[in-house]
Amino acid sequence: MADAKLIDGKAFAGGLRQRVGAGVADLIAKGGPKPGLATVLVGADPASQVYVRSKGKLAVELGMASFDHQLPENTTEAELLAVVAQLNADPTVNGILVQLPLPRHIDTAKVLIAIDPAKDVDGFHPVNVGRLGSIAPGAPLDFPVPCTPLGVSMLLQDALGSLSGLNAVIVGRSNLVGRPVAQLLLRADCTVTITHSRTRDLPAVCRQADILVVAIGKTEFVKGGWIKPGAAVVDVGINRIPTPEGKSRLVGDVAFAEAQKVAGYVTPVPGGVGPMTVACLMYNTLQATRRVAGLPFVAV
Ligand SMILES: Nc1nc(=O)c2c([nH]1)NC[C@@H]1CN(c3ccc(C(=O)N[C@@H](CCC(=O)O)C(=O)O)cc3)C=[N+]21
Repeated sequence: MADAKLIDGKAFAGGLRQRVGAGVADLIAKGGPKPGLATVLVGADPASQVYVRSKGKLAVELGMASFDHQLPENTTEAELLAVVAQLNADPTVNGILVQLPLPRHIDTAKVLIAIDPAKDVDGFHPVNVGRLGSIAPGAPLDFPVPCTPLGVSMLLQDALGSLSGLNAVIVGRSNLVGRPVAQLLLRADCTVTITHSRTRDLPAVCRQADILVVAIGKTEFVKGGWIKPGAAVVDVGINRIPTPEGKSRLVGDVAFAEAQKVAGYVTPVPGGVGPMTVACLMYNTLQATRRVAGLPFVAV
């Protein structure tokens, strides 16, 4: 069998970014507000700093305002909640992203529920989680949807067209990726199975999948023999592993070289889902701004 087609997330994200940029320009040209994205990072994790900085930089490139809040590791929960309240009240801020994970002394659920659902560009507020969890098949996504899952579903729809009736197996049940991916694929009329660490005979379940989405944070966990020939494999994992030369490189949750020999489509790491996450954050920020301006929902 021929090697799998690469799903080029970087290229698709480039196009999406461009469309979002055009949407921002159009909104401002019509007298609308300039979209504003606020990011909040607690602590000085170097990888998180890089991500937050790249989000702010991209926002500015697309014509948005960016507000970066860097708080020390020992910030109290009350102090963080005060920053969130201030951003909720600021009319120039349309999107709020609190970088996760938060330090252990802060209750993440308490912070996420404090974010104004209309500014919740991560889609993690319980109101938005509930909207996605009760969406009708094919109904418009006219509320904030988690960025990585939204990116996954966009890539699959672009590669496969209609997903109707396909067997989708998701490896991982996190609130950040696995569960919202399941909701989006159910909305797209897939037959969805969510698997996890207690699933019996996981390889056999995975072999039933026309669509296999892997998000468990374990380096090259899914092997080629777990993949149905011709399936579409989406690798959400981003694992930084050391190289023999003393540097590091990124690898996914799927054994990529093996997958390429069996799958019909596969996303690379890097250059697959990662760039879509950031592009979808910009998309959510534009949409949140259009909604406060009272403009109708149009998918970009
Ligand atoms: N509230 C919140 N929302 C998030 O969306 C969120 C978060 N917290 N915490 C951390 C994770 C991680 N995350 C990534 C975004 C982009 C890439 C990305 O662009 N990756 C590139 C590679 C980048 C590199 O080289 O390091 C790629 O896969 O091609 C990766 C990871 C968003 N996250």
